[in-house]
Amino acid sequence: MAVYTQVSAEALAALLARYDVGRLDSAKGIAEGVQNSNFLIDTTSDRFILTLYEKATDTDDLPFFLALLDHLADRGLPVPRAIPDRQGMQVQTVAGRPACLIEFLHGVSVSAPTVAQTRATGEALGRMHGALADFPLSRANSLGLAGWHRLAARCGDDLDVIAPGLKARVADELAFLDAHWPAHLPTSVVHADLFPDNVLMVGDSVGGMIDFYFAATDVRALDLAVTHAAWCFSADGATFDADLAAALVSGYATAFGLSPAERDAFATLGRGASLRFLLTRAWDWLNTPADALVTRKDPLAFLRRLDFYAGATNAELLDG
Ligand SMILES: Nc1ncnc2c1ncn2[C@@H]1O[C@H](COP(=O)(O)OP(=O)(O)O)[C@@H](O)[C@H]1O
Ligand SMILES: N[C@@H](CCOP(=O)(O)O)C(=O)O
Repeated sequence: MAVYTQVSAEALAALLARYDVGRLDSAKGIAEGVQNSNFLIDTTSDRFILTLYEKATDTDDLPFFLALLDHLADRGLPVPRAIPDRQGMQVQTVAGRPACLIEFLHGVSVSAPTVAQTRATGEALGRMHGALADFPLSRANSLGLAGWHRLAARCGDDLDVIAPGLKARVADELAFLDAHWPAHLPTSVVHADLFPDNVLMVGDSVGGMIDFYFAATDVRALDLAVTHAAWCFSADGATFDADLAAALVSGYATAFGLSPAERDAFATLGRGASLRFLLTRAWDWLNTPADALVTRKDPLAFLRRLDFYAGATNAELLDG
């Protein structure tokens, strides 16, 4: 459930009056998502998403995220812009929170992607990386390698509550990544969270890429590794699907390209991507109250992926 802040019909009507988007017809809270409050808004002329930014999104970062969406949409990528009001303002205050009225994109998030959908996602990611080549802004990645160290330290001994020995396993992995992290590879702004729930599919095509609120500057091929970890395993991380992986990578390579150095580092990037979601899920697992409305995600699903990347060759991961 991701409606943390309730918004009255009067506040919504007052918000919409700032725009040329028709009058309020209906508004429904959207259950999906974890970070921000989202509403589906129908007006007399169109459909929109209203996002209220909650504490997990640093509002100082909003200009970066909104410029990123505008940049990608200008280049034909299927990403949702924040709509400017009549004064040109994209960020408003609604129920005391920063908020944006956002373009609604069609499509559905799939839970069991097909080969064709996974290839299309690889192509879309590649096109996104191409379009980002001239994006002038950057944002430090608080969830990069240094951030994983901080998060592991904050979880501390409690990691062993999730699974006996997890604290030592994470420490060993961080030591490996410190020694082998391919920081020499090209960097870019990356989406950093392109899971199936952040891609809206229309049949076999990508109708939308959403949820850019982890976007930051980091090793570019880490974005492909995150997408690989998210799309090419069963949800519990126990089974790797080589056909999905080959489709994802060939779609990406066709649209953008994957250098020999990026291929050589891929297993290490997959280990980093897995550790990132293992740690953020572990933190949430340990700190989400049992009666919270948000469903906690299983950290161990990414420990299984991590183990797989640690034992796989780059060719197995990339070529199927
Ligand atoms: N621009 C959009 N067009 C259509 N649906 C959207 C759009 N943005 C968000 N959604 C819907 O809202 C849900 C939650 O959005 P998301 O950005 O993932 O939230 P959170 O940042 O809280 O994780 C998505 O799963 C999707 O169903
Ligand atoms: N993709 C992450 C969680 C982030 O949630 P999102 O709804 O903002 O994409 C995970 O699966 O751990």
